[in-house]
Amino acid sequence: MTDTDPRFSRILHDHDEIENAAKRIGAQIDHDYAGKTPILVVVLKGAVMWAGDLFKNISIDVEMDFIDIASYHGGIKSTNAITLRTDLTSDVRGHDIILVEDIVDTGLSLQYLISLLTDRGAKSVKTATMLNKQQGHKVAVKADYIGFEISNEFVAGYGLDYQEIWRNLPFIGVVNPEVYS
Ligand SMILES: O=P(O)(O)OC[C@H]1O[C@H](OP(=O)(O)OP(=O)(O)O)[C@H](O)[C@@H]1O
Ligand SMILES: Nc1nc2[nH]cnc2c(=O)[nH]1
Repeated sequence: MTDTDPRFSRILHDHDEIENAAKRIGAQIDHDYAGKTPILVVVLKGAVMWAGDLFKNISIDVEMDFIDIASYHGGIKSTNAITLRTDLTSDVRGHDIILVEDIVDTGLSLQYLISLLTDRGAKSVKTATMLNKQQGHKVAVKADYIGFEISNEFVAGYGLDYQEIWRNLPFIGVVNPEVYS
């Protein structure tokens, strides 16, 4: 990460800040789910790096599963159409679910996932997101655990892609508009 990286107009959060957010939320989950065994559902692909940090900071017994949906088909704008690419392997009926997301932007992905899991009989569905872009919301959804509130700009890094690249970067930055203009 450098201040002169032309790919980004500014850096929002570095690895240490994200780890601290994971510690804070992990402790909240330990407290809120004491005596329960929730299934942590990682929403692929973007949430992978955040999930790795968060899971290390959860001490209660949990199960893990993965679901892959797509709404941003490689670009910077949501298509509004959600595709289920890879389904869970667990039966969620009667289980407490914590969705692990990298970002809630329009909220359409989260709305889709909550109704999918609720329709399948999940006992409860909550969400732990690394980023929340409140000004981007198009539907009334609310994440229960939020790492950081961010402004209404396109970001990448730490799992989030720009045209499928930059997911591996150890920080979150605002993509320089010159990159995609
Ligand atoms: O609130 P929304 O506007 O629906 O956007 C949030 C979703 O968009 C991104 O996923 P994407 O569909 O790009 O797939 P990816 O994680 O594989 O990159 C992100 O990982 C969230 O799941
Ligand atoms: N990479 C990336 N994916 C997103 N999905 C929804 N919002 C965003 C964003 O700002 N950046």
